[in-house]
Amino acid sequence: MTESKVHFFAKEPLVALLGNPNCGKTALFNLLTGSRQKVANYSGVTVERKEGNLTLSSGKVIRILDLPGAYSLYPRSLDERVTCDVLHGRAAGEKRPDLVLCVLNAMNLRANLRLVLAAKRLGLPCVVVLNMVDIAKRQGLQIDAAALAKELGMPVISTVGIQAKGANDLKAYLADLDWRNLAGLAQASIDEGDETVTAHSEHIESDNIQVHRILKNLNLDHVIPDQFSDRLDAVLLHPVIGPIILTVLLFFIFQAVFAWAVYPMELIKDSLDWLGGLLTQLLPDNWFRSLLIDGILAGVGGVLTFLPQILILFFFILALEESGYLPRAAYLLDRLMGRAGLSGRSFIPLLSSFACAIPGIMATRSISNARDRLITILIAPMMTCSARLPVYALLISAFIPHTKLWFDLDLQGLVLFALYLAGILGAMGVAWLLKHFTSKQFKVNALMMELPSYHLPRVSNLAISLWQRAEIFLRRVGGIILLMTITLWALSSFPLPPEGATGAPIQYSIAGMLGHALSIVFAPIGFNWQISIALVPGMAAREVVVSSLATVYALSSTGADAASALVPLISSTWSLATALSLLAWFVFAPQCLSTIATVKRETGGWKIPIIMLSYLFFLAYLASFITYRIALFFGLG
Ligand SMILES: Nc1nc2c(ncn2[C@@H]2O[C@H](COP(=O)(O)OP(=O)(O)OP(=O)(O)O)[C@@H](O)[C@H]2O)c(=O)[nH]1
Ligand SMILES: [Mg+2]
Repeated sequence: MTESKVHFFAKEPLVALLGNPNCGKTALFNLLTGSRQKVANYSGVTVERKEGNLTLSSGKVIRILDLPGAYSLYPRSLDERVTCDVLHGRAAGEKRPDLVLCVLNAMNLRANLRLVLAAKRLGLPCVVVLNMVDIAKRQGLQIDAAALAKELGMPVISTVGIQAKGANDLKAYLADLDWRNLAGLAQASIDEGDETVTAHSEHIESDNIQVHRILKNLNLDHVIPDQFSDRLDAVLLHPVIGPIILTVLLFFIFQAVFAWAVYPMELIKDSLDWLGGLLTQLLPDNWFRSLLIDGILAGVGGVLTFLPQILILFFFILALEESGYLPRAAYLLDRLMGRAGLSGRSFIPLLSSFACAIPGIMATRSISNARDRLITILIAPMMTCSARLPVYALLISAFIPHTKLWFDLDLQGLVLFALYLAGILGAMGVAWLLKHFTSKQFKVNALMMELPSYHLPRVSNLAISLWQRAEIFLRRVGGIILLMTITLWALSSFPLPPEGATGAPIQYSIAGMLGHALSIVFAPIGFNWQISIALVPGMAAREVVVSSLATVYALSSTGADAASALVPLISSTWSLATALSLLAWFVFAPQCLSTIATVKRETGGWKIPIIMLSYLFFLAYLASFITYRIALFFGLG
């Protein structure tokens, strides 16, 4: 039986942004709608449709859809399919667009115009948006928009996606449009909805001839080399120098995460200590004071201290994303990844997973090969997400001395680098194993990836994106982390200890009992009952492990400065073997619940998330066991 649904579509006109990847659709979408969707200098940034509203100067409201970039209307990957489904009116709960804005990168007309010709065949009203005219002008490329409009038989409007007023002409055009009668902008429909290979290949040749003719008529058929990018690439993509620069760069980032964060972290810690002291003085010693100080201040405050480190890491990730270096790094690592059975295509989804596995897993939609995509999803949680950074940073500050090594290298930064590397190597190992299990005639396709021009990241954009990151983190701190901390505080405080009990009250609480039970499972890898408790709420979000440890230990001690006392407390009560084992655990530890939900949604069932959970648990346990036993062997117990 087929399901029948009735959709009630909004009455406002729907306008879709269509274009090749990285031509600036999202930048324009943000300008038109005032949204803040992710813009970055590589292909495949947008992987789902996003909607926003634009109020025209006439007062009319139109709905705008940002779509994933597409090379053709014959979809080869999931993100391209999203775009095609919208254009053909097959997207769930969405009507067919009333108008298509075909966005062109002025610097790459040859490839971009082919998509315009394909869009024409859709039979939908179409307007061409010539974006990046600022770069074209700078490079001395003269594009006659009126002549292009005549060649294409469609209106052409120039825009600059990165300037505040860059879409004003487009807005003015949309305001003057007769929205009740758009049919004049539509071309005769030739093969609406025909996505077959034959139909596609029939058009390729005729489109190529037509594009060639248009460019010749516009006197644009000569290629203008991007000298700046070419010169930089001669060094950055050099077979020997390139990988060295990449390694040094990554090294530098991890050093900076520790070195630059020292003062802001101190500041946050001092403020929290001051607040803790103040509350202790002001409030009577009761359960409410315990909730505020041992629960919220110790737990949530403990996580908050790591904000500077997270922002420093994001500063570098964002700057790299905007500069255009990322696809180059993918190119440099392609051969290496090929050995593990992955293609360079997986690089960007995996790199995004350093921020959080969720956008990383979403980004795999741009991988056309289904098997490659699945393997990338399976290994993405091993990339160290930013939520794990506080856990690493806590353990490193407690157990790794702040020693300077050669070239002023800091041992703490080096250990952090090693932990990230361990995750990457683990992921490559699993990918290699999966390659042997999944297919006998395995073949890695050569990497076909566009190398965008280099851009100097704009400081204002960087600042806004960093602010957004801080907001996301603070929302987590004030949301899930606060909630889990209060829950854990309650579970650790009640029931109250029996009359005449001698141990710390937490020992008699629900959490205490649960921790003791769990520590039977975790004792062989050196985890005590406090760590065992913290791992459970840590499933909700990794940072919760830090806040949980802080709460559990704060409840076991009596100090006003509980928020900052965690480092000396754990460094004096845990053995180095335990700390190393916990670090090893977190390199592989099963992903958080929201990642599991994303994997379920993206793979369409419970099978993959369950496989993922089990193998990560097994790996984490194994890694911790080996680490713990080796550390004991060397007398670090
Ligand atoms: N100089 C210049 N840069 C632009 C312009 N429009 C966009 N950009 C930059 O081009 C890059 C790509 O922009 P996006 O908006 O992410 O491109 P997209 O078409 O949405 O890309 P996908 O989502 O991957 O399909 C970013 O680095 C933008 O800052 C423009 O008009 N001029
Ligand atoms: Mg985009």
